[in-house]
Amino acid sequence: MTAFDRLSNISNVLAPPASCSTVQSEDIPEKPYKATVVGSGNWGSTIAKVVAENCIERPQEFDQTVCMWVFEERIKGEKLTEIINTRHENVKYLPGILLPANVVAVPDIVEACKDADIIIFNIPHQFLGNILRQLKGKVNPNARAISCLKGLNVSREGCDVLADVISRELGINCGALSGANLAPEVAQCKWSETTVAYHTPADFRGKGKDIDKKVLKHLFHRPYFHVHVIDDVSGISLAGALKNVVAMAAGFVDGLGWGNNAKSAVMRLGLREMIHFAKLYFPECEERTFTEESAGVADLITTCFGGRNVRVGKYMAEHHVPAEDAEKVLLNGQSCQGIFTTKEVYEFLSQRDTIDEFPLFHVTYDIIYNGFPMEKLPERIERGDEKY
Ligand SMILES: NC(=O)c1ccc[n+]([C@@H]2O[C@H](COP(=O)([O-])OP(=O)(O)OC[C@H]3O[C@@H](n4cnc5c(N)ncnc54)[C@H](O)[C@@H]3O)[C@@H](O)[C@H]2O)c1
Ligand SMILES: O=P(O)(O)OC[C@H](O)CO
Repeated sequence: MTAFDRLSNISNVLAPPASCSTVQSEDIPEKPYKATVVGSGNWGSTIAKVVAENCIERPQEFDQTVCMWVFEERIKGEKLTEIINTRHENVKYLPGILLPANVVAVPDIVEACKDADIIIFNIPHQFLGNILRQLKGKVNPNARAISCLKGLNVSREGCDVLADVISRELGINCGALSGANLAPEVAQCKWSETTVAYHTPADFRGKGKDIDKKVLKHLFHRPYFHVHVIDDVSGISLAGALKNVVAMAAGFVDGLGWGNNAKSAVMRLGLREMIHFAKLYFPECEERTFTEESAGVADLITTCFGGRNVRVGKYMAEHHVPAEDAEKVLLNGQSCQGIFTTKEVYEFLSQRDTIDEFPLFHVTYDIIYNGFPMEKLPERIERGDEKY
């Protein structure tokens, strides 16, 4: 039995009671929008849960089945897709959390996306290029996308936010979702906020026919997951990527036992460099995205206190091991994006000859990749901080 054979059974089981629906007539589209999630990691599975809960509650607005593309692997001999579709738990990447039965794990990326009106991307960003190559020319040309990825695309040509890479490669408009959202907390329905950013495209087909900001709010907002929708796609994307570099440095401070004041100093300078980077290279960004949105300062705080990047940085400091080793020991296959982003940011700023304007990003790179002693971090950031 394929994943799709199961869909009709699942929709029957999940028909919601009439009282669940809070949809107003103006929100009912010509045909319910179909959402697909690409990725099934810690956050991928969590956002699939969030979206699936909303699809159940809004049957006139959203298709009842949420396909989740799963990078197939075997867990004790069983396929992960089979485990998710029968036990409704992602035992590897989100253990202990019951996924709604309308989340259907699909191992074939093209099949998962083929009928989707909205594709929600959720994979560690080092895998994005390969995913987009497989999807190119195969998605509904009227589909829209949201990137939940926290990373950047750096090449010889420059630096892109990932929503723009998705738009360019697939030819579909792509916004972003980013916020102070540690997946295990959101998965347990602990209250938090997030930011969704979306530009209504020039080829918008009209209300009821196309995804707009209100549809996105309905798709992602939950009583425990408060969504604020704005326009600044580049701003929330950059904030989500660059905070991972700062979190690595905050982890070094934790591991060295330097205390809260030192960590706050690193976070302060980190926020300053994040904004400086955005102003220099993405002038369309708004500074207030960094200082007022969940995707800005709040994500920086939560990441530096409870995220995977800070834990990897701390482990490196405590055990004197390389970042990749710490990632393997701590994360059981999950990804520490800060390791890649630190390198990508360094390479981009070096190409542009502006690395000296970013002393925290620079020293974090030197610690991870060049064996620079982390105890000397203050010397580097004190000196650099006076330059601008
Ligand atoms: N975890 C969080 O708390 C959180 C919160 C917000 C945003 N994010 C962002 O969401 C994105 C996805 O993170 P995540 O936590 O869902 O993933 P994760 O770190 O749990 O990564 C594991 C995922 O990578 C997949 N994978 C492994 N090898 C692969 C391959 N060769 N090709 C494709 N996929 C492969 C695995 O199947 C699994 O789904 C990242 O950019 C992350 O920064 C994460
Ligand atoms: O666990 P991290 O460090 O990847 O951070 C996860 C999220 O980005 C926090 O919002």
